[in-house]
Amino acid sequence: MSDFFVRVEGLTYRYTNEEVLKNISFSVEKGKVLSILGPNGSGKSTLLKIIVGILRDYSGSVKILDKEVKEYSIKHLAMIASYIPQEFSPVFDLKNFTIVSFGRNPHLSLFRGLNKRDYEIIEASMKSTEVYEFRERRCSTLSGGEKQRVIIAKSLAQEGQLLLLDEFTTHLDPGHSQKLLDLTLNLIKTNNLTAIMVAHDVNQAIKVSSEIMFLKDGKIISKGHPEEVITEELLEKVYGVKSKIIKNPINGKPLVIFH
Ligand SMILES: Nc1ncnc2c1ncn2[C@@H]1O[C@H](COP(=O)(O)OP(=O)(O)OP(=O)(O)O)[C@@H](O)[C@H]1O
Repeated sequence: MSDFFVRVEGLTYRYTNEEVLKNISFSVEKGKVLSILGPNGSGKSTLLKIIVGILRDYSGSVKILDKEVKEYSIKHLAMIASYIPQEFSPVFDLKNFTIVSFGRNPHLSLFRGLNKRDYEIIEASMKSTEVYEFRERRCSTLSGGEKQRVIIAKSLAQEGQLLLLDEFTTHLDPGHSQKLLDLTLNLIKTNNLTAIMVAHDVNQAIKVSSEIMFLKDGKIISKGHPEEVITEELLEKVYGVKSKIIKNPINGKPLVIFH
């Protein structure tokens, strides 16, 4: 078995006639955090949806743990990968405990409902994301940031080893965004998870990522360690705007200031 958790080779995807992803190849090692950046419409969310098995009519190869995504059952894939969307709005206004308990569904069967261990996992997930106090409340009564923490608790209860995060802090204020990001990174480290994050905040991506990958018009423009790939030329090529890169006085990493 290879050291790669996710391996994409020659991936092409089209919703209609036009190709949204054009023959892209990359891989993510176990325990690493890859951030995917790029302009609106460059194919970032589409890529995540393919990796998590929502879009299966792709051509090329997308493997998780050396097995083609298309060949996994939805249930088996859900045991491995947790998808956290930009915004979480459940169809029914359920209690938060119930929502988090759905994370255990891939592990249940017709003959096995929630057992003591499942309840322990749900409780621990809610405690580590600091939403246990909201367990009896309905989801609609929570703030945006609290809701996102509930969906992360559900993902943790799922016990997947791969987190796929789609701009999951976009709607949060800087305080909540920072706190949720720190919490998620801590969980990734503690549980040795692998993560792929779609992001727009370049500086946040520099701070949290093992690697950054830039997509534009469905193609990979650059991929590598943040310090290596982030240049003023590259940012202008990707986003069409000028920037200045200075040294971040807090962590010594590159800090991008857009003109
Ligand atoms: N269901 C769909 N049917 C047809 N076209 C779609 C569909 N979903 C996305 N697209 C198109 O595919 C392209 C890539 O969309 P995608 O959502 O992957 O981009 P993105 O990089 O995540 O964008 P953003 O930064 O705006 O979230 C866009 O041109 C979009 O209009």
